[in-house]
Amino acid sequence: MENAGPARRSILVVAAALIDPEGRVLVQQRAPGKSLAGLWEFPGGKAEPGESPEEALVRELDEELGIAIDAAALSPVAFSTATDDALSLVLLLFASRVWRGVPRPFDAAALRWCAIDALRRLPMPPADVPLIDPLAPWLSAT
Ligand SMILES: Nc1nc2c([nH]c(=O)n2[C@@H]2O[C@H](COP(=O)(O)OP(=O)(O)OP(=O)(O)O)[C@@H](O)[C@H]2O)c(=O)[nH]1
Repeated sequence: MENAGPARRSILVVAAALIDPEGRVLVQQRAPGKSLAGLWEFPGGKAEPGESPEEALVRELDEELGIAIDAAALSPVAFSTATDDALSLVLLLFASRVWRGVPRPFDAAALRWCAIDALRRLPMPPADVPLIDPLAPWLSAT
């Protein structure tokens, strides 16, 4: 059947809100030379064909931060979308308070733990902005 839709690429992106006992969330700064360089984002990346969203996020967190996390520890928080002429992006945000290892910036320019007020002031990619309000109730100390 003919594809009558626009000539866009569709990507599924999965990202993690890792939350520490003080109710802060980990964000990473996109490295120079990348698209959206300098903006702060949640660790994660594109799901590969055939991967479940949770499998993709477990892989990305290992690659980007060197931490181990169980797929079962990932709770859905919210999704967002961003569309332009070239790309239709769907971003799924999961939260977790449990992982093994200490996050290190293997892929990012910097890592930062942020309380909700600091998170709201950070420059983030457009797709991340609608995720902040749904994430806010998760960011209270336990
Ligand atoms: N990991 C992550 N990616 C995000 C977020 N928000 C957002 O728009 N994205 C976009 O989702 C895509 C994730 O791709 P990726 O992590 O596998 O690849 P990448 O950084 O090398 O991106 P690039 O291919 O645009 O250079 C990027 O286009 C990135 O800009 C976010 O909070 N976390």
